[in-house]
Amino acid sequence: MTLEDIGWNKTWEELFAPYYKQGWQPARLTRDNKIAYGALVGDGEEYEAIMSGKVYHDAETDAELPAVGDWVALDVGDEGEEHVIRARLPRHTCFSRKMAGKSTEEQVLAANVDVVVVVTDAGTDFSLGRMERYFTLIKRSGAKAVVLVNKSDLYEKEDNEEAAAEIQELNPDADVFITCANKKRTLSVLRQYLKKGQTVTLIGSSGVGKSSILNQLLGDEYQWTDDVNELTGKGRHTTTARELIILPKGGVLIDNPGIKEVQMWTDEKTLREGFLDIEELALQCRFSDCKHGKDAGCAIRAALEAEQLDPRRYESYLLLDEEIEKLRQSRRKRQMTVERRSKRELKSKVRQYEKRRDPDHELEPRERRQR
Ligand SMILES: Nc1nc2c(ncn2[C@@H]2O[C@H](COP(=O)(O)OP(=O)(O)OP(=O)(O)O)[C@@H](O)[C@H]2O)c(=O)[nH]1
Ligand SMILES: [Zn+2]
Repeated sequence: MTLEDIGWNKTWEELFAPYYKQGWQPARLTRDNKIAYGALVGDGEEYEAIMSGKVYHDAETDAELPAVGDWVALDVGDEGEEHVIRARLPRHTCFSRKMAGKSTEEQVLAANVDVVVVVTDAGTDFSLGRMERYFTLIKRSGAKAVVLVNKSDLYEKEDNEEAAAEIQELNPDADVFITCANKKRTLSVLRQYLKKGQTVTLIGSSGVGKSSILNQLLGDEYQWTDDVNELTGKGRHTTTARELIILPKGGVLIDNPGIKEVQMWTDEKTLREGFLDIEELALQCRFSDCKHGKDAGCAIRAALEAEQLDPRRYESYLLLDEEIEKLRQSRRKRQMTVERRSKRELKSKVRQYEKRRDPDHELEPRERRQR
């Protein structure tokens, strides 16, 4: 592995000049465990690194702290010493979300991502509203937007094409493709983005086929599930799990829990924005902590009394937080189903593997003797 394989180029090289003089090395961050980071250097070595006090104090917001995908200046310590991140290079792109409620708080999901691939389908998952949100996030990040209308085998050709056309109309800058994760050749369109040094991330609803697509890209050998790998005992969410992965045929892929939640978060926002008028009304209440009950000067009560606000809509608004919690729970439930399924699949793989090693494995003792 070289630095170029993971995205290093002339621009970074020039930016790094002052740090070379200090004897520091360029490194790309592969994971962020808040206290420690994984830092990958040119010879393929991955160090456990900590932030210097300066980097920490110079960051005015959390978003300025080092994040997965960032290029940093790494001060590699001698044996028994800490490895320290001395500086973070400016970001080429920044895929982030603004925290719900606190609109000023930004959470960086991945830095220096070149391409964000959104996976959807022409059926149950199709939503231009959600797609628009994704496009907003991607545009703000500075990355290229690519959309896969997946599961093409499940829908009529015309439906897939219509879905793709509508998405294309929403964003003429995006590249839109129709794919089927089970037909590997339909995924070859992704090759143009998965070039040496290019960094890609995949987003989209649960169940839309992201893992299936990844598995195709990674080849059969790679274990890509949330499960604990029964062969190595290592899960993706253990502290050692890497969030930045070098693909076997070139390209870098970033995936982490934050990126996985982008879909849930955009759905929550969509739900909330359906009630913007009521939130605006609430801002006009006399007291900022108005409970909209008997409080004096309540704008919502006034609107209800003046029949300017439909009481049923107001009721749904009151249930919004509950709705959102339901959304979260159903996602968690789905996640568990998915995990159980992949665990089953993994178990059967392990069984097949054992059978191959020991063909008599599942035969009855009597049959074994006869062989
Ligand atoms: N028919 C069909 N099924 C697909 C296709 N892509 C994925 N699937 C199936 O859809 C189900 C969900 O796919 P996943 O790859 O686990 O979906 P995901 O987006 O990774 O879901 P999460 O891990 O929950 O985020 C699996 O049973 C896949 O086999 C496709 O193109 N066609
Ligand atoms: Zn009120």
